[in-house]
Amino acid sequence: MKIAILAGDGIGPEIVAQAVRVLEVLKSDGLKFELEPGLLGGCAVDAAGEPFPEATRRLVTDADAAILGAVGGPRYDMLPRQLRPEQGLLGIRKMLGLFANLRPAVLYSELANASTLKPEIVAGLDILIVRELTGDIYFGEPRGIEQRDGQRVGFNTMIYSEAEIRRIARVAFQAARKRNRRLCSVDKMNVLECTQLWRDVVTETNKEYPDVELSHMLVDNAAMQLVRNPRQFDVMVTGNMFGDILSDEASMLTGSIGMLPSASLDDKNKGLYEPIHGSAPDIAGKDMANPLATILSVAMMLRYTFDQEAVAVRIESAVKKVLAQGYRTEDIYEPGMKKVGTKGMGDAVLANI
Ligand SMILES: NC(=O)c1ccc[n+]([C@@H]2O[C@H](COP(=O)([O-])OP(=O)(O)OC[C@H]3O[C@@H](n4cnc5c(N)ncnc54)[C@H](O)[C@@H]3O)[C@@H](O)[C@H]2O)c1
Ligand SMILES: CC(C)[C@H](C(=O)O)[C@@H](O)C(=O)O
Ligand SMILES: [Mg+2]
Repeated sequence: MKIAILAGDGIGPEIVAQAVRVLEVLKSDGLKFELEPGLLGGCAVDAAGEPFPEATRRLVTDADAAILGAVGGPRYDMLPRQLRPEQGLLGIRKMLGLFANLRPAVLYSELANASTLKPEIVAGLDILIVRELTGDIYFGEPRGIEQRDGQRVGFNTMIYSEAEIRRIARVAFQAARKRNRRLCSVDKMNVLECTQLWRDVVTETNKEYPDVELSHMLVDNAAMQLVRNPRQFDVMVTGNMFGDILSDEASMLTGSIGMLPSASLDDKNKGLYEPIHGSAPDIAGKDMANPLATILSVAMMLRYTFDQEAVAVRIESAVKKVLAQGYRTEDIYEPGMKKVGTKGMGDAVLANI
């Protein structure tokens, strides 16, 4: 087993360091894998002049899985678009065909008071957001900014083929089958043809999974329902852009965006595993970032790519124990708890694993 370690930018190296410590403990306990570091994002631009250099392309192609911290930062926002760190992340997703992005929003009961919502609204929360990751307006052509009639216009193309919709719908129906058998598909079919097709194809795919109860919701309503009554959802499936937005929103139900891991999978469960948050330039280098989303992403990697459910549960149990013991990074801190930094949280997880 080879795992590529892509620390990235901002808080990326700090949080990935804690995930690597967890992996090293598992290795000393007999799990067999090799870790190989690589450059992706702004650090790759600095070192190699491009966000997804050839050496990283080779590394992730050879590896069975990759762990990513985050990419990006204000320093790179003025670069030509193709040289920006985010293009590295989009490039790796596209090149490896990682079309299925699983983003579980689970509230650890110890954090019920850390959420900005009332504890009784979020208690018991366990939602899986299935986000399509290699299509939609993110990749659609034509796109650009150009002169028309004496002024600049900007344009992008929202596009999905039925094959793309069907394969992500199948992933979502299969996930729902392993949970509470309820799937809510989120679209904007009242305005956008692309998402009318989305709704039609998801409805057709339901025939293959008649045991799963399918509902549909418009994205604006879904954003509202997520904060009104989030526990109505079991699995949600949606396109690339809506999924990006709704998953950041859902993360706050769990206490912090620093709690949400993710798996980006191809059709053979090869995967890229990363927290859903970004490089958090405002707290980078301050030993303040919450590393739990990254550590929980390691658990997802063991579950989905390496089929090591017991080890995944071991990591998740360690996180639960650490929270029960009162350890909190700044983002989930409440008075009376033990405030720790990024490394201190890593220490606490290692002590409980
Ligand atoms: N997957 C990725 O690599 C990824 C994802 C999102 C954004 N980005 C990039 O990150 C940069 C910053 O974007 P942004 O500020 O919009 O979003 P962000 O997720 O980086 O940060 C948003 C807010 O959440 C906080 N936060 C994020 N992760 C945290 C953690 N682990 N612990 C504690 N607090 C945390 C930040 O401090 C900030 O206040 C941009 O360049 C963006 O393109 C990358
Ligand atoms: C950095 C950006 C390209 C990325 C996305 O929009 O997919 C991020 O926000 C995410 O959620 O992984
Ligand atoms: Mg995002």
